[in-house]
Amino acid sequence: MGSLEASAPLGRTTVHRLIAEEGSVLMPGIQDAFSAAICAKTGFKACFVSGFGVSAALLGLPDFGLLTTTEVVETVRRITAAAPDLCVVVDGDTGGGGPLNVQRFIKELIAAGAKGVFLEDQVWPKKCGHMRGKSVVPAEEHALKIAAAREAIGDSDFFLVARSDARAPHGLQEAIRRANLYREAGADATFVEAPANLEELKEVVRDVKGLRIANMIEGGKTPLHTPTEFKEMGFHLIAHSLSTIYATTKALVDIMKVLKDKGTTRDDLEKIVTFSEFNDMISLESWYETESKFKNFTPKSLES
Ligand SMILES: C[C@](O)(C(=O)O)[C@H](CC(=O)O)C(=O)O
Ligand SMILES: [Mg+2]
Repeated sequence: MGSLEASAPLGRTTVHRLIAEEGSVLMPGIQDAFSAAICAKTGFKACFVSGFGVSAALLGLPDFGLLTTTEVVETVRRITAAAPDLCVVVDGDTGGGGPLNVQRFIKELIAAGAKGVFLEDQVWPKKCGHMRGKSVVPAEEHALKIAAAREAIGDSDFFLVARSDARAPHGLQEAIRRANLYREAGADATFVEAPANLEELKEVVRDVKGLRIANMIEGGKTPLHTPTEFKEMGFHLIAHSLSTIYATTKALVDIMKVLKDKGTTRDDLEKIVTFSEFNDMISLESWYETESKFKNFTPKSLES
């Protein structure tokens, strides 16, 4: 990596601070402004903007390399506006091209209020990490993107995660080798995607240096664990990437079926929130307060 080699200064970002406070930070996956707002209201400090979830919610498409970086940045802007206190970490897929595209993408994410990104070493168009048919670019090519991202971050409060998808095509040891290489190139933390069992998770902890990420996918390849279990094992950031899009899907399917079968929800009201529960979730009262502040406002010169 020559002169591009950089080491990430420790402890200077919001994500570093949360890791120091909690040991292992759970980030629910979210996909839009409303799921972000609910995440914050529930008391979470961080969230993960899932590419899988955004592809589904925004486009109605699978996580198959169809989502563009422009669409991701626009979504992130809405998310940070809706949940300004949430630490928003974004799935950046492969970063939108080569090192220069990565730099532009990173700067736009920072301007959009994000606090971190995941960048993965798949060939574009990528696939969801738990789908078949993945391939990866040469490790050096991704290391360059990580170095470029590090340079674009500069002094910003922004956490860089390098992900390797090499486990499926080349085996766990190659994914581990890559994670360590990406760390040398400037990643704050690394994410070996889709370890297949507890032994593989432990191998990642043993062989990957620095801060580590685990990703919990219901029905995916990696066994589900709690943040406390992960903390003991040696993982620092836990993404629960798809729980909310899966729950949303179930709720949508259920209520659509009720409407299709019965034409009314009157016997199934327990399946949905009430008008007032919804208004709480969307912070309606704060808008009434703002409205009343301006209702009787008269500029001084017009006062009689
Ligand atoms: C984390 C992930 O990148 C995402 O987009 O949420 C996906 C989720 C999944 O595979 O189910 C991934 O792991 O590729
Ligand atoms: Mg993804």
